[in-house]
Amino acid sequence: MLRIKGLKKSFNNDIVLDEIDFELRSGEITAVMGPSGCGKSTFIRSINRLVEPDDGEIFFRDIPVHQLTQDKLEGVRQNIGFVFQHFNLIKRLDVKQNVALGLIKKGYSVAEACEKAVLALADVGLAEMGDASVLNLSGGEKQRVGIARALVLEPELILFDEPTASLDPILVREVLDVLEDIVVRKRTSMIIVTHEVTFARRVADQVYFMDKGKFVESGKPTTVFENPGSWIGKKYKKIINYT
Ligand SMILES: Nc1ncnc2c1ncn2[C@@H]1O[C@H](COP(=O)(O)OP(=O)(O)OP(=O)(O)O)[C@@H](O)[C@H]1O
Repeated sequence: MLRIKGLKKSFNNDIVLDEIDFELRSGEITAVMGPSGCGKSTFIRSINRLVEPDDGEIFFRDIPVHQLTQDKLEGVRQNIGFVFQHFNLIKRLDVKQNVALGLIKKGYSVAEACEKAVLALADVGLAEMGDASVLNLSGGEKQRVGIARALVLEPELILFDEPTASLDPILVREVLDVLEDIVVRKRTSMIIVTHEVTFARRVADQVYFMDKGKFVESGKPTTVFENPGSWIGKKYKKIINYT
């Protein structure tokens, strides 16, 4: 469903993505892992062009995303959900309105959108919180709203940019449990940038390790964590053995 070839991005002459190739099959959950600053966020943000790549091809369901004009790109983004590290909720809207907004933009009536929003909130365990102000939520709850906002559009692909990076360990657990439950129940295709080794090992179908703007190893979790070929895989194996 997603094919990326030769993806390149530099910031201030520093190469951040160095001719990256990547593939995702329908229904697959892929974790992207690697050291801080290696380019993971830039990679995932390039897929729906929140970051504009310098070069390369991105085909989503055979649509050449890299060539789309801005208005056509908006149409494709309706089908590719995005969950941000820092939630990106709209503070003046309540929880339900934050989730419903994408549907209203898509042409749903406010009543229909709010009805669907409540169902999506139930999916992340926040059915009772629709009328709450987002200002009063914990970080874990904010991220669960962020996930509901992506789910409500029923996208074919959801991109997660380090969804637990802003959270303390207890809230990390809360969000990962919700994510794992959604993976099991919905089987929506997902790419998840994460530092959570145990989660990736348990949930992902494929894992890609990135270093200095390149993927240096990829494969099934059982292979890349238990019999790694890259230095990154060997580090993660040590972490797994330690925990
Ligand atoms: N908009 C930008 N302008 C300039 N440099 C940037 C920009 N975005 C990212 N970078 C740089 O690109 C490099 C890769 O950043 P990126 O956020 O993609 O890494 P990452 O692997 O996601 O890191 P982390 O795990 O710490 O979030 C870093 O050196 C970062 O400073």
